[in-house]
Amino acid sequence: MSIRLEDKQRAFAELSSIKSNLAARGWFPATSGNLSIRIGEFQPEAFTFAVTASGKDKSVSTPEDFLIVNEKGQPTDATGLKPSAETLIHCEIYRLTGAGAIFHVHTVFNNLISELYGEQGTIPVKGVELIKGFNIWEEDAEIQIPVLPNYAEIPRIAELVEGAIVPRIPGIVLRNHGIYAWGANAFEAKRHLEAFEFLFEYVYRSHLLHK
Ligand SMILES: CSC[C@@H](O)[C@@H](O)C(=O)COP(=O)(O)O
Ligand SMILES: [Zn+2]
Repeated sequence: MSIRLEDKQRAFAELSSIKSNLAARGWFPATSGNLSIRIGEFQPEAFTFAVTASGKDKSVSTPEDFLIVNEKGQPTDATGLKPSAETLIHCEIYRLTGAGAIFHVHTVFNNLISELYGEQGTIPVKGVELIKGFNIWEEDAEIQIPVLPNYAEIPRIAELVEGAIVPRIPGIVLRNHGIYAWGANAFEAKRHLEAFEFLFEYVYRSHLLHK
């Protein structure tokens, strides 16, 4: 599948703008985090996306921040850049959901809450307005956000993604690691990410309050 130059440039520009925005909140400490936006047509067995290069300081912008990979996470063009070490997780989320963008960040709140509920495997959230950020509109809604173990080998995590995805919850948490949030496009993925982070902080503080 060949990618039009203008589509690639648009995806890179959009990733760059979101990267700066999330970096300003301190959501990429110590080079952590990765972002991707899908480009062009989607078939579960054939798709392409722009992804952050591995190990970069995500709080600065350079001409070497992003590259294009295929559904196996392999670069589509000759490049010296290495795709994110966690590209396989993006591949699996795209394959299963057909999403348009996936954003991954490490924050203190998503780490703390993942540890609190890691053993039980889901983070319960009930009756908080920002659940509507996921397009869930029922009153006093209750959701369960999936938590996966943080294995050292990314393929081992990737193979658990299919069993963990819950249709109406656009995210997965890795225990003591961070969140992957996705959406139909970058706007939606960012809204979902912000809603998750708000809810994690809420649940964590609420836990302390009621101790
Ligand atoms: C430097 S800690 C973070 C990494 O181990 C990893 O979890 C991460 O999110 C960033 O990896 P990257 O390969 O830069 O996409
Ligand atoms: Zn990570």
